[in-house]
Amino acid sequence: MAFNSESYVKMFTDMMSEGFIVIDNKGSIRIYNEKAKEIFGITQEGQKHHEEGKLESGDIIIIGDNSIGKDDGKIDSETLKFLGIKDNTIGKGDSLIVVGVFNENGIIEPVFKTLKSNHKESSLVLNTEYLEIPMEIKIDFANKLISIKVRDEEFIMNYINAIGHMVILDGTTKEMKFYQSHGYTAREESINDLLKGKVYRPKGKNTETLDVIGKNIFQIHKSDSIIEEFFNVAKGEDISYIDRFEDINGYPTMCTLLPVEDKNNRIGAALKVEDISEIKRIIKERDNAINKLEKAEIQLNEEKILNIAFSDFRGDSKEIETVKRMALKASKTNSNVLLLGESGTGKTILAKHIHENSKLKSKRFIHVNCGSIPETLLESELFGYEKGAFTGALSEGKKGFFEIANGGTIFLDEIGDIPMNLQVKLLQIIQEKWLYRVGGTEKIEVNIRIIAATNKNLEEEMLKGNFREDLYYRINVFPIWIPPLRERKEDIIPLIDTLLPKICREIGCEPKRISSEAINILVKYNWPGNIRELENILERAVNLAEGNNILSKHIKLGSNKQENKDESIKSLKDSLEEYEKKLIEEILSIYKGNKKRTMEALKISKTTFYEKIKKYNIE
Ligand SMILES: Nc1ncnc2c1ncn2[C@@H]1O[C@H](COP(=O)(O)OP(=O)(O)OP(=O)(O)O)[C@@H](O)[C@H]1O
Repeated sequence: MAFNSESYVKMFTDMMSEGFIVIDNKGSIRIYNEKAKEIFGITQEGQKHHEEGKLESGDIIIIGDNSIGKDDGKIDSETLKFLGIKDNTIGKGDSLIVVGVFNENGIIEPVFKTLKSNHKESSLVLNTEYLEIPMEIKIDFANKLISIKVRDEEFIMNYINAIGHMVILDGTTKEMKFYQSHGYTAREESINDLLKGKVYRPKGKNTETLDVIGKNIFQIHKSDSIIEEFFNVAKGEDISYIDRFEDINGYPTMCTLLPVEDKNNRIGAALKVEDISEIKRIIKERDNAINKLEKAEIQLNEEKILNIAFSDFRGDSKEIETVKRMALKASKTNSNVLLLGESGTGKTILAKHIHENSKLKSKRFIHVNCGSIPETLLESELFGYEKGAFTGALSEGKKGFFEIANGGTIFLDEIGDIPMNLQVKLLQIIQEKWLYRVGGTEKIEVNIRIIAATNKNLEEEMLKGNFREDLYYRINVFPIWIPPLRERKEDIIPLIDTLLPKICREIGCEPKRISSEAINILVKYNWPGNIRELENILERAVNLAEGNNILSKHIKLGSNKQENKDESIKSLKDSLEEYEKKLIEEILSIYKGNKKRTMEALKISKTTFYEKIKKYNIE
């Protein structure tokens, strides 16, 4: 075998893993290796034989198409009428399996199955005995193949993106008269063309299409842009490219086109085609893996950030994770935040965390419990007052909480308890960003972030006329709902883990352990007072337990509601007393210790005055 002999060239080019075609300047094929035949779909080996022919009325047509209109010569509902399908809802991209008789005008009804383009099925199968011929047609979306089985003979086509596969049985003999094989025939003899009368070529081992050497390239290929360009280069045009992406016959490929020259004369062109579907698949898999990894990393980082940012806001439940995510988002904006949830669910601690994670963290965080300040004092406490604004007012006036918190965050706890007249003033501050002190005429600018909280249903309060609608919408920009503890019982154990050592530290006792029976009791309880109640019950248990172990007998449930009530009454009383003491001290200092003038200003009797001086230990 001489080195330049045709068989030698064929042997070596067939060993190449890329498709390789060389044509001369007349377009005559000089080299066409096996891989090129595979990519361009003209491999004929092992094929069943059929003669040249065309569709005749009465022929039985079997079609499997995974994406109507895409790679079947653009069939549509009009062409499907040749088979008696009158269903106009079958659209582009849908999958279809049909068995019907050609041009029978619906005398013999077709059988068919369809799936919409956005389906999620892994296969579509039609099993039928059509005109007494057993057949099974299957579109296997998962493995990307379409098989048409007629009696015991199976015709399989693989696809990459889409393909229409067709088998035709002779109407008289009921034997196969045409089938499509890989890409090439499917494209050159598309379903649409054949339904419209195009003649198909013979197929099988001994047919001419296998032997392509010496044939004109346009005899073998339809004239598309790649082949035309290929021929133009062979003729002398100055084009060449390396590794250009082309979709050939459904294969993603990288093509290289080079001129072939002999002593500066163009004698032909060479086209190298590399099938990169495997590479693409690997790249896709790699990208997917990287994507998943990145997502996992982002999630991990987010979790880390959340756990650091809200380290003492405990809870492992999905609900608490959502609360933390929302709170982190809220801390990165300037919007007003509304914390919703039953008493003791952690609104105050969450408000602090939002402030501490915001850019205002170095500024003030002022917590105002609107429900515990007497209504008569609330206005001056919130907005401050000017000198002489009312009897007993400080001579130099006083800043309110809004002014004190200016530049930082004000946390308006129990906002549902603010009386209507103050709601107007609050609304005005939110909208205009300035306020008048009580008795003042000077506009004081306030730039403040408002976090509000309530355990009331503000919408209900709005309907009852207790809460202004405009204010509601202003503060409800970023609502965060903290679910009650009974709805997230998986948080009980992590909360115990955090609260128990904290309580022991605060009380100043040795760290205590808690028995599993005691934990069981706590987990079963339904926590009307939420985490505050859990804290109270644990504190009581720590006090009751003499040793280092908290046992079930130390857990006293249920009495908490009353306790909470007592506590809140006490705290209201406490705060009133605290305020009374502060007021007497302030007025005394205004009148430079003059008791008589202080009594007059406060409109209290001498006896009451001295009682209070004694009670509050005022110097
Ligand atoms: N997720 C949590 N992790 C740790 N401690 C919590 C958590 N939630 C609440 N607590 C603790 O429970 C107690 C009650 O919480 P907090 O005062 O924030 O509740 P609240 O919703 O503001 O109650 P209220 O509506 O009665 O003012 C506090 O001591 C708080 O530290």
